[in-house]
Amino acid sequence: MTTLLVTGGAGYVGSHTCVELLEAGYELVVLDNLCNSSREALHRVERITGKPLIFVEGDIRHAGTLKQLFARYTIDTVVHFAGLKVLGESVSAPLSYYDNNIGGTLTLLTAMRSHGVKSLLFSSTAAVYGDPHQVPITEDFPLSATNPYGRSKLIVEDMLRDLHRAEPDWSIMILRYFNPVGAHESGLIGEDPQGIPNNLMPFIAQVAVGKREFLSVYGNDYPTADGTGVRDYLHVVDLAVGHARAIEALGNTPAGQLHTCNLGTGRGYSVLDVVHAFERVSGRKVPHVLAARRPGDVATCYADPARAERELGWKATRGLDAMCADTWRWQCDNPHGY
Ligand SMILES: NC(=O)c1ccc[n+]([C@@H]2O[C@H](COP(=O)([O-])OP(=O)(O)OC[C@H]3O[C@@H](n4cnc5c(N)ncnc54)[C@H](O)[C@@H]3O)[C@@H](O)[C@H]2O)c1
Ligand SMILES: O=c1ccn([C@@H]2O[C@H](COP(=O)(O)OP(=O)(O)O[C@H]3O[C@H](CO)[C@H](O)[C@H](O)[C@H]3O)[C@@H](O)[C@H]2O)c(=O)[nH]1
Repeated sequence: MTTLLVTGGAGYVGSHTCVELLEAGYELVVLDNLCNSSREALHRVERITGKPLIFVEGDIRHAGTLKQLFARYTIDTVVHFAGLKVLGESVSAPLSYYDNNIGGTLTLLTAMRSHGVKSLLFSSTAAVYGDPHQVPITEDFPLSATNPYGRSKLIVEDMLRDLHRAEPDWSIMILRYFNPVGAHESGLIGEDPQGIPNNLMPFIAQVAVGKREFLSVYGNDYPTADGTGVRDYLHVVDLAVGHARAIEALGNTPAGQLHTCNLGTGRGYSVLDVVHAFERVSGRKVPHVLAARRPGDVATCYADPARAERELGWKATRGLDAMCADTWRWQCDNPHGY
């Protein structure tokens, strides 16, 4: 039996990935400090799959917690989601981002090494491509960061590349996610933003349900077909399946490799495309007004996902309508979140 440690497993991407991993037959130990999630998400993961998981409430920055955890459970691979992810907040509170995302990962890697666990999946982001000079984006594009969040992910990526150079017996998968949206088809788990949503899809859902009056469209003068920003929206269940494939790929290749893969669909949609799809699928109006560009936003960002297909045997299968329909079901079934 293969046992995985899932850090941040109670969160949005983590909880959906736990469903896929339990269904694939892995034993899971989830470590989460619940700073941006709730224990209920994991109860629902167990309900969806009919399988139990082990939950440890704790922080990846606490060496003592990790020491106890690795002593108690025999971990084969670590799937590392834990971290802070709000781009704007990272500008006003950079030290928290460096502490959590970089410091936390460093403490985790140190604990892994002292317990002989050298197999890791890391949640990176398309934000490490900065403002891409062209699209679609392949993994060998130049890397840069335009805010502390992106920089924290880029620094961790650099840490992992340095570690792998120094200790080539580590097996590492760096997964660069594009824009995860949607929710589980069951309507039981989904994204549960605290306060005003920062991201487009949850904001649209709250407007459609009447919780917020209108959506502000950040800029319509970008060099795109309709002038609004274009992104590679990816169904969170497809993303979760990508993790299951990545773990299989790690197991099937000789130990001691570092892979970097984009996880995206390869297709870009504008803000207005998403608004119109959501209106069609939900049958609700999404009132929207034009607003100024959001500082730091790029015009267009979408993946070349060919490497993930080649190396992981993974391809996104769910389209924009499914992303909207599943978001809408989650919003209607859980008006107050968990
Ligand atoms: N959602 C996105 O748009 C997106 C895009 C690219 C990359 N990512 C990355 O994917 C990962 C998961 O993102 P998400 O959307 O599920 O975020 P999330 O906030 O829903 O999940 C992160 C989880 O980590 C936990 N956590 C945070 N700090 C911790 C710590 N120090 N110790 C233990 N647990 C801690 C939180 O409580 C939460 O459950 C993050 O690393 C994020 O940066 C997310
Ligand atoms: O209220 C809103 C929110 C967003 N947008 C627009 O919608 C698009 C998508 O914005 P999101 O905030 O949903 O997503 P981002 O592409 O800005 O950022 C996300 O994807 C990045 C990777 O590309 C990083 O991972 C980042 O952490 C994550 O939030 C952008 O054009 C944005 O300007 C609006 O018009 N109105």
